[in-house]
Amino acid sequence: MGDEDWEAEIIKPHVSSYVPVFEKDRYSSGANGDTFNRTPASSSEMGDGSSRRDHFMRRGFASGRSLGDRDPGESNKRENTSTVGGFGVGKSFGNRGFSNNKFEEGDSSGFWRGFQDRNDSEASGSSRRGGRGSFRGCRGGFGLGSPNSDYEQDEGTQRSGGIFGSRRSALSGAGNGDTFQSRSGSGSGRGGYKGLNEEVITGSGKNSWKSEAEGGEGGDTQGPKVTYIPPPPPEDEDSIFAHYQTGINFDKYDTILVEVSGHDPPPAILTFEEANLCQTLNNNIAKAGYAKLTPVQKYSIPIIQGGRDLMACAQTGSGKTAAFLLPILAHMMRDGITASRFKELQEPECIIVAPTRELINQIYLEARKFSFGTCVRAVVTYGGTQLGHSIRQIVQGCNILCATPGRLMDIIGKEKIGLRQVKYLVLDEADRMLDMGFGPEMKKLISCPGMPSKEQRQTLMFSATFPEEIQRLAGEFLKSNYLFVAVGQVGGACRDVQQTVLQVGQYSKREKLVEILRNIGDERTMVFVETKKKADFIATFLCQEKISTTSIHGDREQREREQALGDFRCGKCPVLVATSVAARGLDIENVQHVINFDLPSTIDEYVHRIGRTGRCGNTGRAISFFDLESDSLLAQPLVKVLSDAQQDVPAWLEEIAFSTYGPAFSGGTRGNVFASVDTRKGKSSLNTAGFSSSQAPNPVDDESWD
Ligand SMILES: Nc1ncnc2c1ncn2[C@@H]1O[C@H](COP(=O)(O)OP(=O)(O)OP(=O)(O)O)[C@@H](O)[C@H]1O
Repeated sequence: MGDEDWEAEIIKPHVSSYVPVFEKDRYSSGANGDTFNRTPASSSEMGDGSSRRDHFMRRGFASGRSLGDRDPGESNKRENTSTVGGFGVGKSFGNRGFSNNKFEEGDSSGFWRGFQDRNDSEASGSSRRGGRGSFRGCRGGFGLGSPNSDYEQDEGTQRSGGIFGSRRSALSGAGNGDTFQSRSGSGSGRGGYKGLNEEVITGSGKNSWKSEAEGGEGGDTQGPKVTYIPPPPPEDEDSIFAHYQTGINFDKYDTILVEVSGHDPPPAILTFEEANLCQTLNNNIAKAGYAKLTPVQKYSIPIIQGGRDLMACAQTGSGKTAAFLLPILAHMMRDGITASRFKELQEPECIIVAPTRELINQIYLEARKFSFGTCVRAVVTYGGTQLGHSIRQIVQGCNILCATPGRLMDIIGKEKIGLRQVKYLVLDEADRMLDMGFGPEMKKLISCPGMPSKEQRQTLMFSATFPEEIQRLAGEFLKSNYLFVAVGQVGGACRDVQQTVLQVGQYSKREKLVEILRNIGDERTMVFVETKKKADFIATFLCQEKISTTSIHGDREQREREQALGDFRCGKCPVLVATSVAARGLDIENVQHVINFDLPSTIDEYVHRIGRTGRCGNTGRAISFFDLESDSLLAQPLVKVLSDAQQDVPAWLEEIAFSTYGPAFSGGTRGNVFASVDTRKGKSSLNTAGFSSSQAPNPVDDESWD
């Protein structure tokens, strides 16, 4: 039974699974789920010492060398991007996972059934709990502002016609409610898309645009009204500028090779002063704790300031967000913007899109931080929250709109946002934004009435991974003379993450997970699994094992997702079980460990997942369970990623990689493609700042989407 079938099992599609916080002391320790007592945890309940586990003893599970053993000159050994060669190409493979897991079925079905029953019967109880902050955790209360009935009338049932009046039915067959997404799905068209996990759409296969990660916020059919209003972020300066410290490897960023390709790139800058930003921005940068530019910032800031389009690829956690926000804000300050004022139709100068709600909220908070004390007003809107609330925020003034794609199109359709003034269009996690899940929606966005043509706007794309075929698609969005910045190897893993791959069969995974988590102690750990149901299941299981755990995935209500993230951020629940909805972009302080309980089916996804640790020069560890039965097609790209990041490669993994016949040797398949450099071959030009190296990329055949 594949993932599709698991989706179909969900009985009440619009009701979130109800597993907000797994508090180990609040359940009875019976062998199955019938005795499981789900108790929404409050801060005080979770704040006792009960979550303490044995301290991490650094033994056993990590076969790789310790971070301290790393060769200090390793960055000098970096191979040129052109050496990617025949690796990094694997086949997408579906039908893995939980449902095929005899072990899980045999040993846990009673547990699971009991657990599921409770989900179904108690799901509505979630609305009784208070909302929590999504960022920097630990704040209580939500809600604000009286509802504006004008806006709310439009929600939930009948979408406004507007310019997109008929788009839903055309795109997805059955429409989708503003607040409802059928999760029963048709089962069609999902298999080949696996690995992008829950952000993939139900319903209409590859042509469907709708994201489960987005929660199905846009659409025309009936569904329960979304009433969730996220708590406003704290307004005090300390909170706005709260940040964590750069790590011991921050300075090593300077040794990473950077390649800039495209015609006539401006030279990189070496310091913030060289960027000539206004005083307010400089103050904000200092208050944010930024003393030194990261490589992607050194290159991207002058390129954006020079008015060029940009596709930038740099490792996870290396400061891509500021790389686009700072020059955009600098331009806005220089050119002058329309000061925020109430208007029914707002015309932002900048639109930023990102694939998940939590990520776009994080970007918004960064935008708010850097624009602090200026007249630039940033607003965020994302699915799973009350549309009327978003609109009320927007109409008060909006220079920078941060949005998830579905919600953005809804707001445009409601004619609350006009596009005529758009000067900057930013696609964060751009490869994800352009793939089959979001690509159609992005195309609609750029062909919306009023949207300036690509010649008239500046389009900026950022990601840590950029498969070649996505680069080619991106051409439609970018001016032909766009610049491509590759910091290190495109799609390469962050070297500050010590990667360990363990051979663990399905039947042993849970035991191994518990062993590792007990050794880790209270250090913050993200555990990635492949399906939403499995996320709930594993989180519940860990709770039974007295390990304080919460979970985040696309079947949870937004309130629950934000609460889970808040509890994880503030350390109340040091373990977060997540699907790939949390794989990209999330910047959470002190995540020391990532565990791939299930490996993803694409290597890019792996790179993003492990990038939740080892950020901003800090070190981290990633442990992946490699199941011979289901993961062998990932062996080749995994060996490539490990060796490029100068990690130990287990001999057994190498053996599998070389014995597995895979598309690595036949041109590649979507998903595991490892882009080497700018796909516009032969146009490479070295930048002048002394960091670069260049080599003509190997030609790679065009691939079709199918
Ligand atoms: N120049 C800098 N000095 C100090 N800290 C920085 C600097 N640039 C960024 N940071 C911090 O580094 C962290 C990671 O930055 P960011 O989230 O932008 O990374 P990213 O490259 O977008 O990662 P991902 O690929 O995972 O999305 C953030 O906490 C950010 O505030």
